[in-house]
Amino acid sequence: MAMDDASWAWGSLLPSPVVLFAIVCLVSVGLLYQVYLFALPKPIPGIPYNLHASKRLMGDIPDVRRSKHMRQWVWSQPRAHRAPLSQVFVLPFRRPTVIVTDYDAVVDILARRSREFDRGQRIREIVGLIAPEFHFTMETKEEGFKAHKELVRDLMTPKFLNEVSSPRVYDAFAALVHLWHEKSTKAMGQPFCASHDLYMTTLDSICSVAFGLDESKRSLTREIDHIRSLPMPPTDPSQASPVISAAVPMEFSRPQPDPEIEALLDIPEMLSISQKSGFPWIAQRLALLRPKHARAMRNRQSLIDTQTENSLKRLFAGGEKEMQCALDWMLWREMCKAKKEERTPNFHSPVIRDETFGFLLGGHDTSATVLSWWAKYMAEHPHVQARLRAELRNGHSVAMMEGRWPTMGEIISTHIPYLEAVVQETLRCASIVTLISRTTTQDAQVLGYHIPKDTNILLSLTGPGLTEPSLNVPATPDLGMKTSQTNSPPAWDNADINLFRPERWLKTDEEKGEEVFDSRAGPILAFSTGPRGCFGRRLGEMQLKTAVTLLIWNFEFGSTGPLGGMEIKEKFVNMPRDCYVRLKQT
Ligand code: HEM
Repeated sequence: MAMDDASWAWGSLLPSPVVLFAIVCLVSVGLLYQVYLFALPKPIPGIPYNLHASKRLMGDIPDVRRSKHMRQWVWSQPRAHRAPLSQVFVLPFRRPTVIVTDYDAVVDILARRSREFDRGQRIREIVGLIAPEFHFTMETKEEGFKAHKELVRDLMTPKFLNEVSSPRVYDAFAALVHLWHEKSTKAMGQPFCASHDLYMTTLDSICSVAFGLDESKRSLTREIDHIRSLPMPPTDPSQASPVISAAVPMEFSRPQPDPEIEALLDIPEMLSISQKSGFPWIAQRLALLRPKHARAMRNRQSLIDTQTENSLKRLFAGGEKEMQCALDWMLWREMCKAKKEERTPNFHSPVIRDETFGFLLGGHDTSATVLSWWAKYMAEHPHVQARLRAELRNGHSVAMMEGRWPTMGEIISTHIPYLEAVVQETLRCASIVTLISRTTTQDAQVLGYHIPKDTNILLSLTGPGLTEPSLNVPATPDLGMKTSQTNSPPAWDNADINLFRPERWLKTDEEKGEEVFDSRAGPILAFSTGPRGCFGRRLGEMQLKTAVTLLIWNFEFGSTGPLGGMEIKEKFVNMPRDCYVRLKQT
């Protein structure tokens, strides 16, 4: 009986199944709510943010997606917050990212505060599987960074640029002139798509500098042969006239590309995939499940293996005297280092492989995109084009008299201020890189705002003050800058800041009484700045100067009418949505 009483007592304490279920549900909901609260953005105190975004898991992402272009949304933030610095929430569980749009603060961070603001995790995640050992992904203070830089240190020296890069760059763009001669003859006044040609030319140029590829491997050689093999369109005016119009592009078929060279075009595509994803590593892994990307990865490996063997043959045959390209120079550096350290050289190391891919990536997509914008600006601004052609003919008067193109030596040694102004203005207006990232290595003060250690920072290289009217944001009492702003170039005039106007880069040298190029006429950050600014700037500028000279020397760029819009496509860099040219041979 006593037992029965006890079990009754216990039984009466146990909840019924319904109550039990309710308790489990309540606890689960409580736990989920805690996870939800944990996942919600945690604003950094004192830094402006969008209140509504702080109350949802995806933070600011829905607003960014709704805006036509990410960069427009970024540029709208300082105006929305009336502050040059704000924070955005990009993913659940992640710490906020701080965006800095003030030109002086950006320069201060990049040029003078690189210890407090280093490369950070985001770039490593984006470049991820493509070239994990490329120094672009590394922090400056990281062990090994110096060794990577040592490996590539010859590649931007005047000797390498003049002896190795310049003839190869010239050959590539000379081939483009030949291709466009063929195409413009066959297009008979109709526009045709230029972006693919520009991408293949810069790829040829950078591959040639990287590997010393011979003509047979060049994409443009195939393209020229292919276009030559196409029949001429009908010459009977009655048949041709209906289709000759600036609004109707001439479609040219393309030859089959070399699979190894095509594999290099996949690098920026993979980067764009990971850049757009909140989880870049997973996005790249998934992309590699697609045969196209997997094949490209395999072909890239086979390209680097073959080229390494070719380079080693040259090095073993003739040593330093036989060196012809960037890979030769890197292998030579490795050979010298191994000798010094009394070890066997590792010619097939991932470091050499990834520095080579990095060199190709840095020197391809960027220059091709800038040139695509330039071709559009030329068509839109015939007076700029006419003056540029006149200045080039005047500057290269011997070439003009002899009825030939300027040589590479002449292009390098002749100083033509208007050419420099056009290239600089193209870089400013094209603004192909909107934001670059850094991470705080310690607590930091920016424009009087406190940013905790390990915060991702996005620095604006374009937008207000650079390519858009500057903002009238209230001054902050303690700017927290390392130096005063007296070094800054004068601000652009808001009235014409968004116009393509190369003249803004010219001034009169009172002493000489002539017009000179003024690189400090106003703010520009196309190559970024500071110790981690663009490594390939000199090569990039050489590519642009050479291309612009040869193309303007040989062609007039006509208006492409409705095909000439300035719409952008945000990929790894900001490209024009399309790029057509309508050429008349000069
Ligand atoms: C018009 C052409 C080019 C433009 C507009 C451009 C722009 C840039 C920008 C904005 C950065 C980011 C810098 C930073 O994070 O502060 C960068 C980095 C870099 N660029 Fe360029 N670039 C161009 C051409 C080239 C060329 C031709 C090469 C090499 C062949 C190159 C190699 C690199 C490398 C290696 C970095 C990483 C530097 C580092 O992390 O220390 N770039 N470039």
